[in-house]
Amino acid sequence: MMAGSPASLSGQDVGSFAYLTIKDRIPQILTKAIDTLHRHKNEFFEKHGEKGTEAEKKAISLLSKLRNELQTDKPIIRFVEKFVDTDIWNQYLEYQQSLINENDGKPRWFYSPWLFVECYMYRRIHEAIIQSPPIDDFDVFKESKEQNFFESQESLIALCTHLQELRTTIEDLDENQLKDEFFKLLQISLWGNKCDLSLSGGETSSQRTNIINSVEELKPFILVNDMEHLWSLLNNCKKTREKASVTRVDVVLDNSGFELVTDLVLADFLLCSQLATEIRFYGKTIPWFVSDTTVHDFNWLIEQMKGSNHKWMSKCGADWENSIKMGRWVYHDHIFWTLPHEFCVMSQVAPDLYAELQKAHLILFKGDLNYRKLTGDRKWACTIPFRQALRGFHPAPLCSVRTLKAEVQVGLQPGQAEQLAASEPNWMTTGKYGIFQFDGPL
Ligand SMILES: O=P(O)(O)OC[C@@]1(O)O[C@H](CO)[C@@H](O)[C@@H]1O
Ligand SMILES: [Mn+2]
Repeated sequence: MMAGSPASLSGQDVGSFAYLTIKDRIPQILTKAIDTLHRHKNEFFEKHGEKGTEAEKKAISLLSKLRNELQTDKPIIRFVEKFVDTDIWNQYLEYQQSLINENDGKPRWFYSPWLFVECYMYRRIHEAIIQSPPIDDFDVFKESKEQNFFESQESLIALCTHLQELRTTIEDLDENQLKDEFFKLLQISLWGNKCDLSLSGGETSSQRTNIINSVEELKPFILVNDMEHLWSLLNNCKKTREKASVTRVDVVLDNSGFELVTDLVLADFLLCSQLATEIRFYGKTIPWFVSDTTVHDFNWLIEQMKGSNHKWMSKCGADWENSIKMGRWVYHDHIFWTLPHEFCVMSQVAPDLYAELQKAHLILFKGDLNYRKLTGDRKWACTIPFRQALRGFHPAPLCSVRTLKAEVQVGLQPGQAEQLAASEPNWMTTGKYGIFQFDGPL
């Protein structure tokens, strides 16, 4: 770690959002996961017979043990089940141990960095499942991700209709009109990030209002607005690009369901406006933070759209399946995104992924967890520059597109944080405020 990184957010700070997440929300998420397994008992029996019933019992006992360790602040234990990242995880546990002097004992839930213990919790859920064949491919969060999609139908139809109408007129738009449409879809993708099930402790958080009409009224809640940088970067690429050359935008995805559709609508627009020629999506290899997108969620959602009885939704689904088939959209899986590491060490821990990101002209990082990893989930002063908090992580021009759900925020104006805190003490954790925070080859 470079000198001068402040301390990590952790459960040591009683009453902090990190503390309340570890104390209240994470056990709630575990309890919902156990309940989900209970509710699938018959399905497991129908599918696998006695072995299915035994597996369900084993997974539940493993998750109950995990919940007990967490609630009694037991030491964090090593992973035992063979998986592609088991050794990297156990190395990281050793690293966390090395940070603690001997009289402070072992890494623990209410002592170690919040980012580490929260990621560890989701990876332990995965271990419990892979230790319980034949239900070792079960996604305990699948139901809530699907429910989010189904409950957001009205907004999704409005969004798909908006995109299809835009596509018919896009050739006639002048640069300023194109910029306005770009900014509108960027903001819809930003506010789509409010729909996040781990913040709500797994309670439903679907999009019920028509998000397009609320873009204007939500503008004052954007605390850092670097959308102009995104426009000038991509519009310049478009104007200076040779005929056959590529402009690639990478989207590091966050939540499935409604948020994912806002990201795919934005990606569709980037291609048909020719602001980009290729989009690369990064999802999660294992079920993660309840609502995060896996490849199964990605494919399921496109299938659902294709099969919709609403013509514009099914048109979007068909177009998006085609974009994948034509290689204009590429879905990329990498285990790094479900490791606990801050992004400033990616070039050492996952050099192949870092090299891949370096090929992008712009990387959009969706959501709060990505922001926490970009900044290391540390106690930075709100006014330090975003570039400083990145601590050398500059694979390509990048932008965080994030609603605030954790007590870390940098790059604000002097006095801005104090002003917000005066009117809303919880401004950092309600998901009500958002940012477009850019770091480029300045
Ligand atoms: O990355 P996302 O989906 O925007 O948010 C992730 C999150 O919901 O999980 C943690 C709370 O449990 C916080 O980091 C944040 O609120
Ligand atoms: Mn998420």
